[in-house]
Amino acid sequence: MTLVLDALTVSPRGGPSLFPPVSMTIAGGEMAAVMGPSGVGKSTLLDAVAGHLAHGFAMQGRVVLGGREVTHLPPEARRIGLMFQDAVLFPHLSVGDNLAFGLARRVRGRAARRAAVEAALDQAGLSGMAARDPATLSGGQRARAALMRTLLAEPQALLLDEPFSKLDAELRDEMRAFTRDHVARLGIPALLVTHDPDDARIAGGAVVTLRAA
Ligand SMILES: Nc1ncnc2c1ncn2[C@@H]1O[C@H](COP(=O)(O)OP(=O)(O)OP(=O)(O)O)[C@@H](O)[C@H]1O
Repeated sequence: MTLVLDALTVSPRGGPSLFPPVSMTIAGGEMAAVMGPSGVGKSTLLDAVAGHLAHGFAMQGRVVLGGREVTHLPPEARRIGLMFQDAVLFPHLSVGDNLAFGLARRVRGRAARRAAVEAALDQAGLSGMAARDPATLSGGQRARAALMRTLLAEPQALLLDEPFSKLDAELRDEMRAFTRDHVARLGIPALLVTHDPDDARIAGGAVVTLRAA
């Protein structure tokens, strides 16, 4: 599964492009990074890839995922997972129900759904914590649970918008490795927006720096 951005740029309707067109190919299992100054349009680029572009923005270029052009498909038909800086678990749901919320519709039946959630909890080092209230988890446990919720939807690509920036240094290292390992295990392309050169370096893939057009 490869993600291709082909001459992609965004512009406020009627205005000039925010940044020069970006072209990049991200292979399955690879984690690429987008850097650039604040306000240049990094988050907006991810929105365009996911199909969530805010009203008032237009996109130029193409997005191709696994050989299929998805440029004009609605977000739900693209099967692209998103994780943000403040990805939080729903406070009124148990940890297990939070993960089940992300679960792909394909997984049918109570037993199958419960088994999928248990497997994800195991992978996140959260075995036996399904019934816990999210507020009782540590920051690292919450971050891992939030990533697993996104991955349980079986996305074909993963977009991450500064997912590590609010974590302290030790947790940040742990989440970088955790995220990179899962991207490699699933063989999906990932694109990470970050201000932190260490994130980009540790991601290990191509690094694109946006500059204002
Ligand atoms: N919903 C919106 N409506 C109008 N303008 C917006 C909207 N969202 C973002 N913008 C503007 O689009 C430009 C790009 O914003 P964006 O958030 O993509 O930048 P960024 O590079 O991710 O910034 P940062 O690093 O600070 O998060 C900015 O000038 C911003 O003010």
